[in-house]
Amino acid sequence: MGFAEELKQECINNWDAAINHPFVDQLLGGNLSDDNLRRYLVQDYQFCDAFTALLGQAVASAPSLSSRLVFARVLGAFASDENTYFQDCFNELDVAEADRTGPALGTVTRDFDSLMRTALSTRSYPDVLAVLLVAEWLYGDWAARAGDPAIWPVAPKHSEWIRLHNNPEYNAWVTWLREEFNAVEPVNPEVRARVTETFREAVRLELAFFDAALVPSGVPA
Ligand SMILES: Cc1ncc(CO)c(N)n1
Repeated sequence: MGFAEELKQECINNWDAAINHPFVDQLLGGNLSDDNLRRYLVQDYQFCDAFTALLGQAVASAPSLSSRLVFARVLGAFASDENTYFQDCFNELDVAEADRTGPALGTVTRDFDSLMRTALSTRSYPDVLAVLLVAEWLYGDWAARAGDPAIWPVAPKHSEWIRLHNNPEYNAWVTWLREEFNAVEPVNPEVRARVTETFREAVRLELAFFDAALVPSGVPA
């Protein structure tokens, strides 16, 4: 078992709770309410800010041109495809300008943001990879539950969010991230403990992020 799989197994309860969350069930079933989708997307767009910065740090911290190029390509897709999805949904769901650019942040959004910015400030490749890997791998795992595209929900606000995390390029990116992470498994006990804790905390926050999307009081008025 590689380092990535080992860390996943250490927090398999939170991992499985996240990928089988009622939020995901409703999204896959096409019966997620617009209020819940809106609440989630408004917070997730703020998540995307630090996440994009983290991808930029990965470009900078990667040990080789070939690795930098992978992150650079993902950054490009994130800035186009993924951003377009958010803009389309914000328009369809009538999200006010202030909620697109500077909404009140939920507790979990703030905690995730600070976890990402802490990893960012280390500039250490394994630390940066730990957060990216959890975010992308866990999203790939819930999206894989969608199965055959023929049975996906019909509304693009639901199906596009699945497609963005369930397509051959995305799956290849997650596999690559996992191998990249395994290749820099820290031998230094302090770094190893820090990376392990970052991974674990990211999984906990992924679960809490879905919880917050279904609980209105998770976001301050
Ligand atoms: C909270 C969260 N985790 C992971 C992803 C996928 O990058 C996302 N968009 N939002």
